[in-house]
Amino acid sequence: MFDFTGTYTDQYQLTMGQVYFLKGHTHHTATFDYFFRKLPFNGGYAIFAGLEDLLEILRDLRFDDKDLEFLKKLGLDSGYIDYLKEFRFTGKVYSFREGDVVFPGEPVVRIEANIIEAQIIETLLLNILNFQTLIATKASRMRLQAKGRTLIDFGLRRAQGTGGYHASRAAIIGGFQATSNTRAGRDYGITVSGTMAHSYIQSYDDELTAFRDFAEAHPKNTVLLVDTYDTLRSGVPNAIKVGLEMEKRGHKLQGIRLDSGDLAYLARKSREMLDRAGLDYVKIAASNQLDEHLIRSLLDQEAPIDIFGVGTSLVTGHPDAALDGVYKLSFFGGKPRIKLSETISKVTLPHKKQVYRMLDIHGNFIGGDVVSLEEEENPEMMFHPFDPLKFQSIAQHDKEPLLQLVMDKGKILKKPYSLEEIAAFSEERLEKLPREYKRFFNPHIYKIGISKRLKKERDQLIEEHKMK
Ligand SMILES: Nc1ncnc2c1ncn2[C@@H]1O[C@H](COP(=O)(O)OP(=O)(O)OP(=O)(O)O)[C@@H](O)[C@H]1O
Ligand SMILES: O=P(O)(O)OC[C@H]1O[C@H](OP(=O)(O)OP(=O)(O)O)[C@H](O)[C@@H]1O
Ligand SMILES: O=C(O)c1cccnc1
Repeated sequence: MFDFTGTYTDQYQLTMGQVYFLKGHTHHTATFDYFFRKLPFNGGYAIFAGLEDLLEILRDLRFDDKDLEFLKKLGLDSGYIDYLKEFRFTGKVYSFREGDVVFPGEPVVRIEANIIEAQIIETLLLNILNFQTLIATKASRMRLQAKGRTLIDFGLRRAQGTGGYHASRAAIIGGFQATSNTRAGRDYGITVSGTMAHSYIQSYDDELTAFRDFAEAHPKNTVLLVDTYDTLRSGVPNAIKVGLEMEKRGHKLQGIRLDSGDLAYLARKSREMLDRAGLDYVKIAASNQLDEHLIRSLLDQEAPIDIFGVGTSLVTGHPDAALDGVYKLSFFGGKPRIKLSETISKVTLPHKKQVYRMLDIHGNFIGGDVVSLEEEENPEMMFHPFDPLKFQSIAQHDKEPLLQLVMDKGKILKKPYSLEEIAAFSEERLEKLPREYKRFFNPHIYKIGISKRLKKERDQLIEEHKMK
């Protein structure tokens, strides 16, 4: 994995940290909330991803010699640098489970740590969680449109630099089955898969020999790229020849890949040709600038495509450049803290908080989460966060607490979930989300409300600040 050390942060975290150090605040605990404000892709939900990576990074975070040398050059205080030499993240992390469906305005992660630690980790926490949540959400959108078809991540080459590494992980959480990214396969145990490039076929004088050599070298894993010269006149007929030859040797051609032209038309024609030759088991893969809209359109056209390979739009989160997740102080020095704003929706929620998801009698989601004070066990009323006229009783609903302690004193509290387990959990949670929130166009808005006590505390703090 990328070498995450103490300098993987913004300079202002370190300069603020120096003030806290010099003023003797090294043992003062701060509480910060991670939440985002806007759902990406005009969707109705997001998939929370990146937590297990984050916890491992926090557990191992140190300032190494290169970091300390550089901090000296930046002119930071030598006593503070000595303090950073011994830096460990020793705080608590409360979090939603990775893979859960999450919504704007609810604290998905809560950090409680000494203020210097909590501040230094802000940047990397946002960097990891914002990106993986964005990509897992994008992947999940494709998953819903692809229905049961296989989705493979082809994005590393198109990613924003090394971001492709974490994107491959997030794609699995969102519902992809495999990746071409071999490093992600090595590190995360993701199934690695792939076909062949045009260059391979171009390097031969004829397509058929290129296909034959590949099939000979990889008899259990051959997917032939059929569009280099002429898909229906050359690529598919040559693939059929090789498929039949493989059968004679006791093997099976796995698939063909279409990478240009009208994918629906070519898939239909290729399917007919393969079936006619008795190769009805050969799968059809398609790629070429795909996204959830195109996958949906291709399936609307009843294109017989079994596998979609997706690059750019997946790993870049196109067309949304980033998830707008933020990290805000909510409790410090024994007091709740608030950030005011002219824009009412940007006023933060003070205090240590819990989030409850409301469930129906079958355990499915009703369509609302309520943010409460940590100590509230069964909030009975839910208020709209900004509109005092909108509130409802929630006393009758079963509620599931979503923020759980996952790290204490810098130690991860449980065995990490495998990526497969996280993906399965995500699928299960999405299943419990009513379909209106998963609708492709104009999804229903999931309600994030606040409890009566939290509202009272917040309104009181707003008033106190206004009176100053
Ligand atoms: N039947 C279809 N319905 C909707 N979109 C399609 C269909 N077939 C292909 N597409 C998409 O349309 C776009 C066409 O891409 P483009 O204009 O680059 O042509 P191309 O076939 O890739 O040509 P080439 O790669 O040879 O330059 C791709 O994003 C592709 O996935
Ligand atoms: O979703 P996308 O961003 O389109 O990513 C997938 C594309 O990447 C590859 O093309 P490339 O031209 O890089 O290599 P190739 O020669 O193997 O086709 C592949 O053939 C797909 O067309
Ligand atoms: O294996 C493939 O077919 C592949 C891998 C990366 C990018 N495009 C295609």
